[in-house]
Amino acid sequence: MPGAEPRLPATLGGEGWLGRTASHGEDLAAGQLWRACGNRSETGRLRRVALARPPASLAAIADPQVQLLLRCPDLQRLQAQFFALKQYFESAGVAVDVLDDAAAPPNILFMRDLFFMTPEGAIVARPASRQRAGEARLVSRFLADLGIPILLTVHADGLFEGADALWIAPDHVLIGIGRRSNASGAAQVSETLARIGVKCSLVDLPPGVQHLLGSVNFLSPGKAVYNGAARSPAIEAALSAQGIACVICTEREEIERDRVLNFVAIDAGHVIAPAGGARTRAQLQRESVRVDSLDVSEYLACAGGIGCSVGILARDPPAVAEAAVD
Ligand SMILES: NC(=[NH2+])NCCC[C@H](N)C(=O)O
Repeated sequence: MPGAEPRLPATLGGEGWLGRTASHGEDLAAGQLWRACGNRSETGRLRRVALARPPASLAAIADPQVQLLLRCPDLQRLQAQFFALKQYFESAGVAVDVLDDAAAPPNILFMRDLFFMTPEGAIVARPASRQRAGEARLVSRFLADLGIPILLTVHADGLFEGADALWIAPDHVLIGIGRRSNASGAAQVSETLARIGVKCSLVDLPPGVQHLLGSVNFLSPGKAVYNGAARSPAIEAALSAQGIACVICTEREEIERDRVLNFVAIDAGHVIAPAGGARTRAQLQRESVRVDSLDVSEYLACAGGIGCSVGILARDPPAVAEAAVD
């Protein structure tokens, strides 16, 4: 018909073009495009975690130092400990996804280091050691296969390991700068989090500390445990500025050898910790914390505890009322 507008194809915005209106966060919450995931707390009810099946590469280590291990683990015992950990979570009502790659390098065990879960998806680490460099690619594939969005892969000259980042409030992350995470990595993480309304504070880690998680861990939103052998005024100031009370633990052997503070909270006031460390465990119990424990001696041989081994995929946000209870 003369004068009639030619019909615009849908690809150019004509009829049939379906523009998106929901935000990424809304897509995630709807649970169709992506697997439900997300976190903004260290102690909100734990819902889903990632564990790595101990790979065969752990049986073929000549010199443990070369692989950043303290001693060579017994692979069979390590596998039994992995199954016990998996079973523990499942019986606590926490879903477990397993990264199962027989050819993965040994430290894949420490999933907490490999990504950091935000309310809108994961940030993939850029591990600081050459020994662990290849793990980022394996964890990216794992997360993608699960349907978990990856908001950022730390890149350029950035270094970042997930155990250097802790939620100190639902809109605030504390990042430890040291051997494992550098200023560029922390800046990249901060920029990504700023876009979703989360701020970051940076603190230098004291010497001798592997990750921020080795100095501090959380019992409830308002109460942290602090490794008294690695005190840092900057970290203490960051916590107290947030109104977080610190329980100082001073049993050095129990913290360093047994890694009893390297736990994961199942919920506020309930943690799963490496076995041993009786005095520290009693101290936590006096704070009204339920401390479950598991023998993870072969993980300890690899230089990490339960906190380091568990990648957090989903926690409930801390309940408003719960934030006041500590
Ligand atoms: N978040 C942790 N503390 N992870 C333990 C990592 C141990 C591992 N062998 C490494 O040196 O990288």
